[in-house]
Amino acid sequence: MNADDLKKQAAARALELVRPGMRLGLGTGSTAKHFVDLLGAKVAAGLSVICVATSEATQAQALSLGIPMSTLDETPELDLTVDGADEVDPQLRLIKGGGAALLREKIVAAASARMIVIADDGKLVQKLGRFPLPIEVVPFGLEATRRAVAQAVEAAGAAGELVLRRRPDGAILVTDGGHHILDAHLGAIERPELLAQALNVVPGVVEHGLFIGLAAGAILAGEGGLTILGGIE
Ligand SMILES: O=C[C@H](O)[C@H](O)[C@H](O)COP(=O)(O)O
Repeated sequence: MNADDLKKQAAARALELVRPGMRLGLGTGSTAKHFVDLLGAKVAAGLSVICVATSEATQAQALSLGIPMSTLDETPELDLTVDGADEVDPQLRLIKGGGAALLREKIVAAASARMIVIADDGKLVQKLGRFPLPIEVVPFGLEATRRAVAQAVEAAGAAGELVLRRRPDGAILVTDGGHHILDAHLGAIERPELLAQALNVVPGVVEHGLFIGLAAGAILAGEGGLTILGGIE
């Protein structure tokens, strides 16, 4: 079974959590895309839900499938968000933002009664940080912000290169919110909470990809079947 089949299995299990009338947050990325596809088929078959997307890409996908879409302004409280992750640790702390959607993903997750992560089990790590940590920053003052981020990272006991993310064509990546991303290559993050707090107070940092205390559960698909972390029901 390839990684994409595993992602689809995790998405299919998450679909079982959806009940008629639910207000759903729809994640971003290749795993969340499977969930949206499967949800679209259910909606076509008569399921009634209302959804909020975490990115323009997911919004376009959901609309193309005929899924009823709303916004957090119209629907500020959600029942369930299903989203992927770049890393998950056993305490359900996450790194997200590999697809540059971390800001809206975190806002939507925070507005949800439950966030459930779906992923292949290769995303499960004992310590976060092998995946570079995305840090979303405003374009104004980028170099000053980069230096302040480096100091915050150091103060939190971590270290590593901060790389401005570019698109495949070489242009600087611009997020859905009009910001840039610094990818922090930190290796093992010993104290994720401390790092999150340090980054939260850097002027110019809009958001970072450490999701702590947001995920209620995770569905991780592997060759041996599904691994469930936390509570998913
Ligand atoms: O910004 C993107 C998101 O955080 C994604 O959910 C994350 O990168 C995982 O994506 P994928 O399912 O494609 O591995």
